[in-house]
Amino acid sequence: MTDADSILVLGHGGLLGRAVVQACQGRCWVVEGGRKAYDLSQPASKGFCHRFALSGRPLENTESADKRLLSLTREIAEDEKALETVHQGLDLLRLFICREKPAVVINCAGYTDVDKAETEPELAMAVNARGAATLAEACREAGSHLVHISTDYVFDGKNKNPYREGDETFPKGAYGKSKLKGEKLVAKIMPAALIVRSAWIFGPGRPGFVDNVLTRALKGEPVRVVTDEVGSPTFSRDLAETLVWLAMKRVQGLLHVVNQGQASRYELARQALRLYGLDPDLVRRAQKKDLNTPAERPGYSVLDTRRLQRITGRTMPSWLDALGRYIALLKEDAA
Ligand SMILES: NC(=O)C1=CN([C@@H]2O[C@H](COP(=O)(O)OP(=O)(O)OC[C@H]3O[C@@H](n4cnc5c(N)ncnc54)[C@H](OP(=O)(O)O)[C@@H]3O)[C@@H](O)[C@H]2O)C=CC1
Ligand SMILES: Cc1cn([C@H]2C[C@H](O)[C@@H](COP(=O)(O)OP(=O)(O)O[C@H]3O[C@@H](C)C(=O)[C@@H](O)[C@H]3O)O2)c(=O)[nH]c1=O
Repeated sequence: MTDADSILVLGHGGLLGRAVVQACQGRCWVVEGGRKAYDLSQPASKGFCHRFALSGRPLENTESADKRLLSLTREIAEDEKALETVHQGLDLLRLFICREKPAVVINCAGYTDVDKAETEPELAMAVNARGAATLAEACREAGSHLVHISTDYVFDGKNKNPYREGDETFPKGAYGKSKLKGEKLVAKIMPAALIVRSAWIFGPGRPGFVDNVLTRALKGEPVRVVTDEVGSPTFSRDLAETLVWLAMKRVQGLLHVVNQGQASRYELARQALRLYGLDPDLVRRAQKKDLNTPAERPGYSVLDTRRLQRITGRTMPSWLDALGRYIALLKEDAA
């Protein structure tokens, strides 16, 4: 690994993070403790990086990032004042970034429980907004390029056509509000950062919408699914590959990255069952008002990807093609 392409992936235990690690093909670093090693919800102390940032050392392939974090802890343990704050976790992450100066940090860590965020909006805000801001500060100080992930839920869903990057945002729920605040803070602190909005991610790892629907259908149970939410289903692996490409090119600004096409949740569920070889009619039509979920989601949040196409010169595969590849993986694992 050369310094020019060293990538630190945060949130590597999550749905997207694990796909990004895979897409990096051994070129990245992860902090193995994950949330235990750095908690984005914790406040960070001011000026910490400045006090402790040492001259940059080259990244050493053989050492895992958490070992390096441990040795940093020991080093700063001699400073009592530092010790008081270092347990907050986030300071240590900042220090790690300031010292190791990864070429790129891809932030896949975030608070993602859309319904629960309605009852703990402060925590969602702490992680998705303040935590992201602290990370941006560290990247700015270290000279690392930052790729930060945001969401289609920053929109209210009133559009009739796919949302472009510059369209007005108006999140409906606490999760979307926290993500929008994160976008704004990151862009202000580090205008050269890349903020990628994606949507409706499915893939191996944490069970999401597609997996939950399949689990029910595999038991032969009918599943009620909403027809009045239309969006851009996206395979974590396709997204991750594009993220790594964009990171290597140091693309900046705000960018929508999703698989091509659009679908309702209902259509997505039916196609998942069909591709799995199950009866799509197990999926029954429902409406948002029938489900009455704690969080209100946008009714229409399809993302326009023309800017992405211009930058990469490529088109993302369609969501149906992507879903087919994911279901093939699931079937392979089940066999
Ligand atoms: N899933 C989706 O459909 C979409 C997601 N996004 C965004 O993409 C990013 C990744 O999402 P996804 O992979 O689905 O999320 P997951 O919930 O699968 O993973 C989130 C990751 O963040 C970590 N994390 C959570 N809280 C904290 C914290 N306080 N401090 C440090 N780390 C924390 C988790 O750690 P642990 O493993 O310990 O839980 C996990 O590794 C998020 O920013 C999300 O908002 C955007 C659009 C769509
Ligand atoms: C599981 C299920 C959900 N639904 C509905 C509920 C809800 O309105 C919608 C989506 O539900 P979920 O809770 O599975 O998905 P949700 O957590 O809302 O997914 C979102 O996650 C965050 C992180 C994002 O950033 C978004 O892009 C989006 O992917 O589908 C059904 O109608 N039937 C079902 O069986």
